[in-house]
Amino acid sequence: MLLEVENVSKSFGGLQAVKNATFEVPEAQVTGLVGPNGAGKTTLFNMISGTIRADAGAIRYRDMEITGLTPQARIGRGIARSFQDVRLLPRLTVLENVVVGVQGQPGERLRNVFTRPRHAVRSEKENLRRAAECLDYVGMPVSVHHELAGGLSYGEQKLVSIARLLATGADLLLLDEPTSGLDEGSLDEFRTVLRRLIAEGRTVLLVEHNMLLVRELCDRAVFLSTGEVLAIDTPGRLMENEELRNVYFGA
Ligand SMILES: Nc1ncnc2c1ncn2[C@@H]1O[C@H](COP(=O)(O)OP(=O)(O)OP(=O)(O)O)[C@@H](O)[C@H]1O
Repeated sequence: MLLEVENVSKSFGGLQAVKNATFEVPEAQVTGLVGPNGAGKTTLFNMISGTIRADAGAIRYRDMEITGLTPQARIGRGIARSFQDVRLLPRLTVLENVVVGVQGQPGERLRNVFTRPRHAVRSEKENLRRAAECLDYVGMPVSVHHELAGGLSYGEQKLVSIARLLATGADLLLLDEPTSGLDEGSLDEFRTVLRRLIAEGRTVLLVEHNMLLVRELCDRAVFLSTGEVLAIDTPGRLMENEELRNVYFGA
């Protein structure tokens, strides 16, 4: 199993945001994480990527416990996440923003310290080449590589953030509402990129409110409500379940 979340809990003050959540993310599948607002989806994401610590429970990646690791160490092991708000560096160019992802790869910093300058230059070139490849993958034309990221449309910025994610070389991609705020055109582009990732056998954990997209893209989905896993099933079956529909739309 690529990722296992076992009895994970998290409270903020008196509010228990996640309660004993248990689920698995199988390799080369797309697993959805769905549920009404405030269900605890982002909190779970934060615990998997390491930006917040779980109060209890265990998170395992490739059979190794990662519960106490820093976010950087998790990226090093192959887990990368996107954020709901895009979080590009607006004053850096599009290409530079993606290079940041390449540089986050394991060993990168050590390599710069211990290798001779000539090697460092070569590695810088290699980083740029790889970043350009990732931008090409998400369909960003070369003509925008040297534009400031802050000048792009929201949809384009979201695509660049996916390129940055891919640049980390991660095996497990955690996508937090990647399509929120996108217009129809950008949504189509996004769908194409996601489909391509899926076809290549990447593993994705996807938080998404658009249930039609979840049904289209996810093999299975974990349904979360007020911090608890209520069901794990195919999106189709979850959507047919009247009780869950009431939880989702009644909330
Ligand atoms: N840092 C925090 N401090 C206090 N409460 C928090 C914090 N982060 C989240 N919460 C609360 O925990 C609960 C779960 O929030 P979370 O953002 O994980 O839900 P979500 O399922 O991602 O919601 P949405 O779909 O609206 O993004 C909510 O009640 C939220 O207000």
